[in-house]
Amino acid sequence: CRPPQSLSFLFSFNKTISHSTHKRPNPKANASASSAAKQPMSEKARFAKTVLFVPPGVDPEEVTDEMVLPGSNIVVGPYAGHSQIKEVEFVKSSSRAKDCPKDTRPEFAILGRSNVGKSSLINALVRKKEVALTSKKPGKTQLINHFLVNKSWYIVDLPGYGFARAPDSAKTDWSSFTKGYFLNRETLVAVLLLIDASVPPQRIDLDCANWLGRNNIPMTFVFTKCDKMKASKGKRPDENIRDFQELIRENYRQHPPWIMTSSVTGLGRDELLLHMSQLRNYWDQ
Ligand SMILES: Nc1nc2c(ncn2[C@@H]2O[C@H](COP(=O)(O)OP(=O)(O)OP(=O)(O)O)[C@@H](O)[C@H]2O)c(=O)[nH]1
Ligand SMILES: [Mg+2]
Repeated sequence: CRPPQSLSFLFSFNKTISHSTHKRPNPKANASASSAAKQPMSEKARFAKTVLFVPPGVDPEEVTDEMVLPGSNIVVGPYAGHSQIKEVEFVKSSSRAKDCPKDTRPEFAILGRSNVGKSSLINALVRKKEVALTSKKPGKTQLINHFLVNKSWYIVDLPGYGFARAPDSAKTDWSSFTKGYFLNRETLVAVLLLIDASVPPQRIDLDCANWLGRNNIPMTFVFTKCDKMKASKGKRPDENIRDFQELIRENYRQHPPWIMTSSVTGLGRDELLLHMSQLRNYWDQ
């Protein structure tokens, strides 16, 4: 069992691969690169290529386009393995970090603003409608909910932050409550920080990401509601995501892994599970 920051080197020191310096050993990829060079790369492609997450066991020089999960900056490496969820059981709700299950199995924490789609994402990942609701107790937001997956790892549902009606009190509770969990949970592999892609970047999400970053807690940005592509007002999800990335880039030398998802269409579901499998298997070895 490793300390909670064990994977943090991946998130701090993985090399940046820019489109222009990236070597492609694959001749097919070279051909597409040269044809792409004739045409200006699309804004979206340039955005997707800016910074990749290169997992353990992958030489950054060997990365090809095919190794990058669609709708993400995540490279798939040799630790990726069985990722489908066969069974999930609710284990317990804890009101303090020290009440969490005493266990050596790895876990992923789901974090994000209230209404960002945490419960929906959990239900989409496990392909059940009611899973994340089984522990939902109205009015009790200060609970850490452990779900055991395939008897081998946990998904942990955390209270949402940034409640519209009580922002100050929710913020205070959140920080004191989560500090204990994030800083002391030895089996925490990574935090999935959910960001609503249908709205512009929110200060509270950036603050949260920065807090995790400062404390060397590995995180993956999971952009939710990416199906909301019609922009009647405001920007499209891909534009909001790009804006968010730009703000994050100011504070991070390397960009953490990120992925686009939709609980409505299932976008990113299998890709996210594969990403989680490679983090978990590396942590577990
Ligand atoms: N279009 C769309 N709507 C979504 C998606 N995910 C969640 N929603 C909607 O967003 C609302 C909030 O979703 P929840 O999953 O309850 O959000 P939550 O983060 O668990 O919220 P709290 O439990 O209040 O912290 C619901 O109306 C969902 O139907 C998505 O991927 N696309
Ligand atoms: Mg919820």
